Amino acid sequence: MTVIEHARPSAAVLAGAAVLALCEEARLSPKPGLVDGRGGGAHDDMDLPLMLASAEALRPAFHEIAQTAERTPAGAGLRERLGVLGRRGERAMLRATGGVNTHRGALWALGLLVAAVAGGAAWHRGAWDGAAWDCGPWDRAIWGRAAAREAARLAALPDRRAPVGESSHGDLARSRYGAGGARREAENAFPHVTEVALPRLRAGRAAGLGEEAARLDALLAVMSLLDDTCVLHRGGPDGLRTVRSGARRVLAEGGASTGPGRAALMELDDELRARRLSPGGSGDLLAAALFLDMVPWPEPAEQEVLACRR
Ligand SMILES: CC(C)(COP(=O)(O)OP(=O)(O)OC[C@H]1O[C@@H](n2cnc3c(N)ncnc32)[C@H](O)[C@@H]1O)[C@@H](O)C(=O)NCCC(=O)NCCS
Ligand SMILES: Nc1ncnc2c1ncn2[C@@H]1O[C@H](COP(=O)(O)OP(=O)(O)OP(=O)(O)O)[C@@H](O)[C@H]1O
Repeated sequence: MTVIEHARPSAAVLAGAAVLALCEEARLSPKPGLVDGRGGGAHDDMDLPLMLASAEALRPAFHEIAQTAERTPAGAGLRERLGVLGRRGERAMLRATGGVNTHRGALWALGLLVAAVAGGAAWHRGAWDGAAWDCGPWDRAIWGRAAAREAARLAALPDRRAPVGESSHGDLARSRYGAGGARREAENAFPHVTEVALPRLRAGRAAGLGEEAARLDALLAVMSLLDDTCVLHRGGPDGLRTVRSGARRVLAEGGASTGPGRAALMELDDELRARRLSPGGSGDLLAAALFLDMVPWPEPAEQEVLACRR
């Protein structure tokens, strides 16, 4: 098998991209129910400065995650190290925010993706199991999917050092409503990132939308489909229906760049804030999409073309 390794970005570059993705997600406005420059959305204990401080506090965790993934073969040992670093990152976040959970889900998704991109497999085209895609140069969508598949393999490995007996909001939503939540999204290779948010973001840009509207439409596309345990925990299945149908309606009205779409978005924002429904999982996955969009993948012209495998 031919294996081609491309130059990988450094741990500092990857940590910088993860922090920037979190900051850009937080600054994006107006996001329905989420923290942005206008305020805390459905959260009465968060605002934009807190989100930005939290993102910065996670930089050392992302840096260590990338360095560890660079030098540790992908396997159970790496998964356990990532668990330790992820939990240490959560503690740093809580210290920076005075105990507020600003980025737990985002650290999980971005931590796994940073590890996948920093580790070798996503950059070894021939070693990756996507045989059907082995010929011709890869575009950014394929590189992103390769990284998400690698992150999924890490997420599916057992973490023998994970604390037992602690029950999260996600656990409650999973047992009560059968939702998969953040863990299943990762184990399924982040389909709402690679098949929903990124295609929508690129389609918006290609259609000439401004960057802000393209990102808002990508967020709404995720909100219209995701089983978000954040929403389920606070609003149950009825809350989840409200979030999904509201997001669908904004898109059906033309999306964030149109007058009717913007009016529907502001109505949805009012409703989510009034009912304290926070689509936090969708915010996390938009940040994950922005991160994959920032990775300096090799341009098609730089790629050596592999012989097709039959
Ligand atoms: C898997 C995690 C997110 C815990 O999940 P759980 O659902 O039990 O927790 P909790 O309810 O506190 O938070 C889940 C968060 O995920 C986000 N989320 C909710 N639903 C979804 C969804 N369908 N898809 C993606 N994200 C979602 C929301 O932001 C939510 O707040 C994670 O915190 C964890 O296990 N961390 C341990 C450290 C670790 O192993 N890290 C490795 C990589 S750094
Ligand atoms: N812009 C954003 N605004 C709010 N939350 C966001 C944003 N972006 C991502 N999130 C995600 O939403 C989650 C918010 O957490 P959640 O609402 O479950 O808080 P909690 O404190 O655990 O729950 P609760 O407030 O219901 O007690 C975070 O884990 C974070 O990753």
